[in-house]
Amino acid sequence: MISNNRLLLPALRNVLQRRNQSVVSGPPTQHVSKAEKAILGSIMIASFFVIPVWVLGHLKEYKAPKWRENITIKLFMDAVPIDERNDKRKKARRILFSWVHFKMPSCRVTFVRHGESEWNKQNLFCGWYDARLSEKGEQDAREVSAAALVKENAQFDIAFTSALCRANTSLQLILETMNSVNIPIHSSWRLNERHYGALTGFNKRQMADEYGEEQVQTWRRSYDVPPPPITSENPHYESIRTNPRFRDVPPELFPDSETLASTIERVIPFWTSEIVPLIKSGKRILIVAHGTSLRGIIKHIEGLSKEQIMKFDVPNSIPFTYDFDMETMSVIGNIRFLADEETVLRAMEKTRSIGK
Ligand SMILES: O=C(O)[C@H](O)COP(=O)(O)O
Repeated sequence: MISNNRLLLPALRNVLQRRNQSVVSGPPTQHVSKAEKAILGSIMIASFFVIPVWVLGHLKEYKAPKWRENITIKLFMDAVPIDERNDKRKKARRILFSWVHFKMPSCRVTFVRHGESEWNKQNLFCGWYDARLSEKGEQDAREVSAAALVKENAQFDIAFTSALCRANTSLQLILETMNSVNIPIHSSWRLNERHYGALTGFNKRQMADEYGEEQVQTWRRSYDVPPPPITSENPHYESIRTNPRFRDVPPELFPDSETLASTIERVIPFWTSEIVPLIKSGKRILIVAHGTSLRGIIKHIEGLSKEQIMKFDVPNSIPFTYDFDMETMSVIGNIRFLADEETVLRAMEKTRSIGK
């Protein structure tokens, strides 16, 4: 036992000494100056923070490409009167809101304004007249609307459209191109274009030459100045009144002329009672409708003022989306057009202009 200890102890001491030697550092062989220490130290600290700070700073772009933010700002800068532009608080609240919602369960709704109609092509006031799509309108439904949705990998559970054939055909062509013809489709007159009253069938340019551009733009874009009501003297009165597609319109609600304000009065109850419950249940919805009914919905979703929505134009055929928090129905982020900024702005300008 004793002899064993004699043999083991020195060996053990040796091992411990060697181990200690490997962990205890010796005196520095190279001198590191204070400046070098400071520089290396700050590089080390910075490298800890650089990735998390970059991610936080670009959080919004994880949900949307940068141009989306830009285009929304541009659209609103165009739409918002100069004295309201300084309301930075609203914007800050919105950004904060989208950060808070980053991980919330959300549901996307996709909107498309129908493609060019035969009457758009001829630059005629159309409203409730049931104009068909032009060849270009049909082509754009496939090659602009559906193509953008396919590229986005969009899938839909249900679709809504108006009672007018230009929106119905656009939707049909989009779904055919996307191989999604089996989803349920609901058509409602409540999503119709605003009724253009006595202007129906008249050329927009000729009316501007006769009554002045200001008057025509007031009829087209004012919030609540109605065009004169249509009467039986208008050659299209009968075809509108007797269109079987409008059989569900209660007689007391059948309009003779509409403004954006009165269109909103029929669209928003439909949005709230028929569409919102489906968004809340997580259904992926496609809505193909018209310039004025979509502007009404955008005003409602965005909480825009009359002045703001009057300056906002919805381009034909380019899909756009909104994401909603499924519980609170508040919008997450901004409107997102599925096309590049230049194309969208050009198309908006075309919609706005009175034409030649
Ligand atoms: O009904 C129409 O004439 C158009 O669909 C919308 O025209 P607007 O851009 O002149 O309102």
